[in-house]
Amino acid sequence: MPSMAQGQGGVKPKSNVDSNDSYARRQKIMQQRKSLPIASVEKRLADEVRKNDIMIIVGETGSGKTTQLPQFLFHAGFCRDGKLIGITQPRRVAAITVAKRVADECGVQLGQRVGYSVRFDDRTSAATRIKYMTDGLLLREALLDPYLSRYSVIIVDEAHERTVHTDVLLGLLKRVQNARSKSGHDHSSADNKKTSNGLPSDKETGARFNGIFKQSQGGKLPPLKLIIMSASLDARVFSEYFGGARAVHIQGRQFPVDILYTLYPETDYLDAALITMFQIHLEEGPGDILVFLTGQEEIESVERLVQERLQQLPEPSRKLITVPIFSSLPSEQQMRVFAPAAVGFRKVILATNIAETSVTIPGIKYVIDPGFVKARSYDPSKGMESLIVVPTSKAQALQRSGRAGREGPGKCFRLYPESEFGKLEDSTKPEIKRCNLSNVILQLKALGVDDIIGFDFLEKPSRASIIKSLEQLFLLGALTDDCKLSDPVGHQMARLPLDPIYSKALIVASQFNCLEEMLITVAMLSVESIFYAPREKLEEARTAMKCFASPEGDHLTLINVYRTSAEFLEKRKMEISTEKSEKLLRKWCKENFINSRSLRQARDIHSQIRGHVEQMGLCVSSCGDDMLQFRRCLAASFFLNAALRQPEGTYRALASGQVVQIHPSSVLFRAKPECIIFNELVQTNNKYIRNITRIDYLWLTELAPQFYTMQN
Ligand SMILES: Nc1ncnc2c1ncn2[C@@H]1O[C@H](COP(=O)(O)OP(=O)(O)OP(=O)(O)O)[C@@H](O)[C@H]1O
Repeated sequence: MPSMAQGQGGVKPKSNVDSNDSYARRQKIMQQRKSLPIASVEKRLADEVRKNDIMIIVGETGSGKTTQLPQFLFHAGFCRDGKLIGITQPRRVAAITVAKRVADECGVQLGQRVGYSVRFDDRTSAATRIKYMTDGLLLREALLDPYLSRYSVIIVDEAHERTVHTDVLLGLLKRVQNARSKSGHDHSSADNKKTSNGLPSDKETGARFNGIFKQSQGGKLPPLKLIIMSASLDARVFSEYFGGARAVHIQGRQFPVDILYTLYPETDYLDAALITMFQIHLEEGPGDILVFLTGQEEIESVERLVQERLQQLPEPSRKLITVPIFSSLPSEQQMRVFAPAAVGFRKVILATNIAETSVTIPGIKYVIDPGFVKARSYDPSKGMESLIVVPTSKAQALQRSGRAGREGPGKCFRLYPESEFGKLEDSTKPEIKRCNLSNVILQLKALGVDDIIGFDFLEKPSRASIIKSLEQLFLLGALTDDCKLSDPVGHQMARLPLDPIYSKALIVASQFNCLEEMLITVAMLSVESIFYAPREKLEEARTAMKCFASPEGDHLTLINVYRTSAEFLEKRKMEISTEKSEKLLRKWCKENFINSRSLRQARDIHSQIRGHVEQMGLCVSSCGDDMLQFRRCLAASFFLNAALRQPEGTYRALASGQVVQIHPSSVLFRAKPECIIFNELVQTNNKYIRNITRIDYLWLTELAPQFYTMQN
């Protein structure tokens, strides 16, 4: 009711308008909920969950699984005695937006009965009963509460995605469920022995978990109900894995989606996507468009092309706006896709597969699917991960088309012939078969799972990649000679919510007296694009960056940005309110071509990891201006990512032997020092390395003899 909300003619007091507005909204939501296919089977589903400890639920996209099932189970009494229903999602954006929607549907504030928890962002409270989270986060929780004793039900949503965390979680949940049903005893987290900071001690974590599956101690715990859910999974595979678990199919979809194919294969799918986008814009009825692209670069180039083509259209046809979404975009910017476009405008969302599952983006009526995705790939012989563009699977194509037809009938334009669809793989190759497993192995070891090769995976990763990851963990000092978690380093590393290499860097830094600097570095490396350089102001941006640039490299440059901004804030805080000083900081960021959201995110992450390392008792001290000490520490931490300059100016990565190049965004792009360490390998047409610091070659044999004497 916009006319009323504008308050024209003083028709009604503001509060009445608001309450009318929210009443109408709630009525609309109630109607929507009632019309979902899942609504008619509420009672049956609750009964099935009561009868079966494990269930597989398959239902069309948009049928209401993710938003409704947890509410049904809440009302059916599954949260009695303060227990929680946990729902895992492969992606943060899905966990956050679905939790917001469900809180809205329940008429409660987010973080009360309904909340979410993702890495570095927790919106739950003691009152939370329905908790959306990423699959990785639940794995971490299992470290502290190995019985997952706070949960009565766990729903693993979008299981077809087969992320590495989903796969490991399934194996783990199987064990937890067995242990809980066999023991019938209480292992509530409150009863677990804890250190003064509330965490189990390093030694306890593994030991307790080993014990759990062999014997029981304490009082009663209800069985854990486990539900595996998706619109596009092969129920048989999951059912067999869980010993013949019951599979339930929810019939019906909310709105039809017309699928259209091209007559012939497209040679240039970006161009085909642009043509289709403009055809929809000029010829089809109202409704927003969602286009699936493979990555940030592609998205940004399509954004530019759209702008150029719009200029060639007559003025009235130019009412089209593009909104990007990809995983490295700061959360707040990602959320922009959910905001409606201005009246009269059509919105085009340019997305990676981040928007492929679970999310409902209001207004989307058309989906354009070129049929490609950027996927992780791992070469165990080199120990190197990279991203490559591959065709989607049928399951992914189905999920993509499912993003239309959620609020009304929709259309999906697949930019390949129908005959090609038949040739696609049914489902996506599990990530566990194409990624570095160090992180997963570290977590499994911390959970007391010592025999990684013998672990009951839904699908086993290759022996070669398990061995390579074990070798890396060994070189980082996380494992002992007999492949157990080392004490204290391995246990400490497992407790930090970071990549093993970063966790190790923090531990090493505490010995080099530069943990303060390493905390900043790890926080800044955990966010994307601290600097931004708009095309039209490229030179200005470069000049601004020079004020922070360190001749030693990108890590020190990032520290300079962080420190300068912290000093800026500190000075203002004495004189003005925090809110005002934050506003001034945003202005400062803009003037210096720094992404203020990324910087704020880095500050948040910094304070959270600082909390972790302090709890662990590491000594947080600073090396002050002794940056030589800090660079030595970088060499000792990232020795697995060292590279030597070659005569023609490229570099040879010492661990893998790969030829790589310094990315143009690095402050060392022109200097090209002889020996460097780097943090990231990006594979486009070339193999680029990013986040680089100059080191002395001799430091490697001195500081990482376990690797470099072995090599020579
Ligand atoms: N944020 C939202 N705004 C508006 N409507 C929404 C929102 N989230 C969900 N809905 C409505 O609820 C319906 C059910 O969504 P839900 O995510 O529960 O379906 P689902 O079966 O889990 O789908 P998928 O398999 O695609 O994840 C959507 O089709 C849409 O109509």
